Amino acid sequence: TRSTRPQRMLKAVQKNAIRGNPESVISAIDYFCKHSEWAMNVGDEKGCILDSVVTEVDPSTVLELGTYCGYSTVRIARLLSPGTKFITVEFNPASAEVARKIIAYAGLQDKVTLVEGASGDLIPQIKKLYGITTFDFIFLDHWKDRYLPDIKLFEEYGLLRKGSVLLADNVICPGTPEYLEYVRNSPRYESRYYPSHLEYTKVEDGLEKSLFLG
Ligand SMILES: O=C(NC/C=C/[C@H]1O[C@@H](Sc2ccncc2)[C@H](O)[C@@H]1O)c1cc([N+](=O)[O-])cc(O)c1O
Ligand SMILES: [Mg+2]
Repeated sequence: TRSTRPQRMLKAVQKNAIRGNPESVISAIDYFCKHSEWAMNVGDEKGCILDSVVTEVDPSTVLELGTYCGYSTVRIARLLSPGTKFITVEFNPASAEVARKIIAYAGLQDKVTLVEGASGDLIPQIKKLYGITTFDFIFLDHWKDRYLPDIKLFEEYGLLRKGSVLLADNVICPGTPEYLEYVRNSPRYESRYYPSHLEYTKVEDGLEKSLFLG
């Protein structure tokens, strides 16, 4: 049967990237998405903003929701200090399988724990299952209607500390209006919008960075 887009993306990584070289994996995926098939990775333009926020926070604990093929997982993991705990959550087993192979091809498999499941089911169990108290950095890039319920779960289960940083993709396109309204109006967050474009296009999109104030 016909291959899937994630499988074709993995093939492009195996063909064009250098094993153990995260930069070449990132470049190979961006090339594939620009010249072969668009895919919903955060991309190079928003990816640079993601890089700068991760570098600024220099987190000891990281959570990513929405692994997809592992592009942003590789972008984040390549910047982390040794010993950092990084959990990424993916719902679709086929995507998770491709992501594991792409993360391993980049040589970053020891830095990442990929968990298959839905964020709503996992967040309440994270402390128990992974011995995490709070997250220093959270990247939201999964189902857009899950951003708001999941940030409320972070609060409810005490997974944020004063200074935790949340970075949300696609706050303009496809858009996460309820989430934006919440973080921009809640006295418990200080939010800032980073204007950019939808990956590999000229369509307006951007990232919202929200600092938890405790
Ligand atoms: O829909 C988008 N992203 C949803 C991503 C969803 C990813 O996360 C899980 S869902 C999940 C994972 C974990 N927990 C619960 C659910 C899916 O299996 C997929 O791998 C999207 C769409 C566009 N676009 O232009 O249409 C652009 C983007 O940058 C996007 O991120
Ligand atoms: Mg996205």
